[in-house]
Amino acid sequence: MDGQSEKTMRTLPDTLSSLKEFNKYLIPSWVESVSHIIKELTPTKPQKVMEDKAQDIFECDDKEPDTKIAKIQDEMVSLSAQLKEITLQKRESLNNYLDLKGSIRVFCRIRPFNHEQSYSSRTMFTLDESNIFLRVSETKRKQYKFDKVFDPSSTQGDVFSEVEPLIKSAIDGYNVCIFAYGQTGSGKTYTMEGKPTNLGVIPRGIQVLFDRASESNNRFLFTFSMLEIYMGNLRDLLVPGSKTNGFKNVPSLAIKTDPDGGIEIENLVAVTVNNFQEVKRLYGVGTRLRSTASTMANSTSSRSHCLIRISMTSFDAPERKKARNKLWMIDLGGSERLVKTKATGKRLKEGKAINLSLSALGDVIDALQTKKTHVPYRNSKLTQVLRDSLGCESKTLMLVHIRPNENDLCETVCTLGFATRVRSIRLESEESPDVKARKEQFLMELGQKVNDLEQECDNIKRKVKKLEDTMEQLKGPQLAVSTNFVISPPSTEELKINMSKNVRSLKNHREVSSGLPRFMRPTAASQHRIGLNNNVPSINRLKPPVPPKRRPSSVYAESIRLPVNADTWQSECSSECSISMTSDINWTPSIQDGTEYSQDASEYEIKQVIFSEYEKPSQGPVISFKEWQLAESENMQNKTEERGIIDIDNWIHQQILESTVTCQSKMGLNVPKVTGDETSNIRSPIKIEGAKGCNKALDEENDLALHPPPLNAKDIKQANAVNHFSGAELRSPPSREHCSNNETNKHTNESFAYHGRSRRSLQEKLDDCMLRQPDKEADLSARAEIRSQEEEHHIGKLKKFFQALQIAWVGVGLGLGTASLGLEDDFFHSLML
Ligand SMILES: Nc1ncnc2c1ncn2[C@@H]1O[C@H](COP(=O)(O)OP(=O)(O)OP(=O)(O)O)[C@@H](O)[C@H]1O
Repeated sequence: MDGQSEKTMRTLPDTLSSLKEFNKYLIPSWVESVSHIIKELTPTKPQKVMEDKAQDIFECDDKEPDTKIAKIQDEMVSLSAQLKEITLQKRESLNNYLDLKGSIRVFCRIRPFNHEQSYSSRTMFTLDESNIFLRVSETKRKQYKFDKVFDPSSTQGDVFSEVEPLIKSAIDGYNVCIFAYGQTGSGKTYTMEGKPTNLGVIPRGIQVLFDRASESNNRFLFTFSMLEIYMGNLRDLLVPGSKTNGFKNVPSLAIKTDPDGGIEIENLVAVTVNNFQEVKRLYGVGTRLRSTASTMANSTSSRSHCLIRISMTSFDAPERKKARNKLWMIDLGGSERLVKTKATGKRLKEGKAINLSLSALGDVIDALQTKKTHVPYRNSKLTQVLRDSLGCESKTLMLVHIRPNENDLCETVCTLGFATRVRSIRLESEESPDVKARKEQFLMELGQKVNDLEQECDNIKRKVKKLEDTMEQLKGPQLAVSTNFVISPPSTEELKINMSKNVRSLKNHREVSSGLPRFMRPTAASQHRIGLNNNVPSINRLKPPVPPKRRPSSVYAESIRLPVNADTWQSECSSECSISMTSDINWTPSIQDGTEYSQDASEYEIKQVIFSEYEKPSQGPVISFKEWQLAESENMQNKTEERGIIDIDNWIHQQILESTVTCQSKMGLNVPKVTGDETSNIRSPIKIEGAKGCNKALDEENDLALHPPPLNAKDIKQANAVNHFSGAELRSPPSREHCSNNETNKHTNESFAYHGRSRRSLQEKLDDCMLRQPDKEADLSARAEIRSQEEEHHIGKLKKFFQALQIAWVGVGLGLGTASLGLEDDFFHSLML
């Protein structure tokens, strides 16, 4: 270290101390950086002393809590920016990781052995992490490759740890489908639903969804739906009463494609859920209504495909973005060889329907994997429903289940064949070992990166939490609310408040406008334009009203009292649980509580009612969803009001303009016309000049003043050219045929001068103009009268003067004659001259 550096180092603590004065302008991250720099430098003083100095800057002398709070807030803002950045990186890395692994992945789970299972059954398989070697004969083993193989001892936790990235991916905005596939009794329902003590993928996934949503910077709105596809029909499992009459009168739900190409299931109930408990209750209801029956293979065999849909709407407040996606968790019906099950009648039909749709699903996934131009979605209801969630940007996971039983060898071979097909081993086998090795390496690196970033996120969250606590201590609990980093999804209450607020604001607007004179009230058309009738869903305004498809009235206005499966997710309910449509979960078909209950309108329509107001992007950073929602609704309210006012304003402005021009025209006409040969074809040059003069006067904020008529031929010609613009034309740009460029510009400027003028100023001018017009006329005539009177007066005076003079002369002559009778005649003659 040279002398200069040493000197700098020696004085560093003092320099830092001198910075104390700027204490209130410094943020903790700066102090941290300085401490870090000191650590990095070789200390000439004990390092601890210098670090303490740096920390002192932040801590000592800072007695004002406001200053501290401001610093904490700054720090929190910077941390939240960091968190956002890292979250984005993490999301990107996770998606790269999943993409590299494949957008369609296949896992295999082998059900545990029963105690009665033979040794032969137990030695049917040999496994490793991603391969199953199946003994198909005494001497032959067949290899099946998977993304992951779970041996019979694997736990629900093991399975879920591999599924979890996909759930996270759903939170990141991807459509995700998780299927459980396998023969009857192979453990599909066990994997998906689990047992009360051993929860499966669905409950764990939902828990993770809520957890991740609460940690996210975005706000989420979740809706839950549950349906089954039974013998090719779609049935809503959240509509009670349908099973009691054997689904006889319940029509199959229709599948519709919305304008964006998304799939909508008409009349499907979608309940807004805010927490795990709500989902659990609904799942319990749905499970009770699911079609199950006792078969030879399984006493509670699922006779249908059970689909759980979580629709997610995420609101990115700072980015002003809203995104929707779906997470499907599907417990497929058991594939079965009908010959073996010896099913007859209804069971046979059910089995056939299940097998057909499973085969169609296999075809679709195979077509997607092999990137075929035609994907046969239309071949089954299952693939039609999942059309927008399979392929493209979606992620699919197939959890294949097998039963390790020698008797089930044929089924196992079929199942593994299906898995091979959907996994597209063919594509993978084309990769060279070198490529495979590099891919593995890259995957490892990406996995590590995701973990590191996750760690970093956790650290930042901890810091934020600490700062929040400090803040709470400093300022009390109310501040913690304003800087709340703990995010919760919007409650139905919040939605209610917002909806009612919007409705109220529109109502107020109507009340205000009804107080206006009739001619100032917006017409029905303008009400529609400015959004006063926005309470009508936009979709209804676009489409002609369609008579709603109604379910039997027994479907609603009904209180359900259902025995809830005690096994369902550690149900804290007793064996019986009452779910009233108006109690626990508000099932009322109302838009205000966010429940999407599609009795009178399609699911899409109701969503439009709920979300259409939030869809409009607007500017400005708003941190929390609550604030954003309020800002949005206020924004909307303001917009509506503003638009209303602008409309009325425009109307008034227009009226004033027209009145002003009419007034000026009148003024022009009142001025005497110019006569003469050259002006014979001019209708009223003075009128134009008057109008121009009036415009000019308006522009210059002067009084209206009449300008003298054009004095020479040039002026008159010019006036003639300008005269082509009538009052009406002054309000719209003149056509080229009517005027030269210069005149057009001039005219346009004048016209703009009018339109740019404020309403008040125009109103004043109009009033002025209106008031002055009669005064001027009176003034002119009065002046003429006075002038003539004055002239008469002068003439009279002169006359009198001459008369007086004459009289004087006569008087003088008479006097002089009388006084000097002796004077000569010549003398008198000279005087007379
Ligand atoms: N991994 C496992 N660990 C413990 N028990 C299991 C496991 N897998 C399945 N079982 C048990 O096997 C039985 C049948 O499983 P399950 O009902 O999940 O089969 P399934 O494939 O859903 O059948 P189906 O298609 O007929 O509905 C259940 O009693 C379940 O508890």
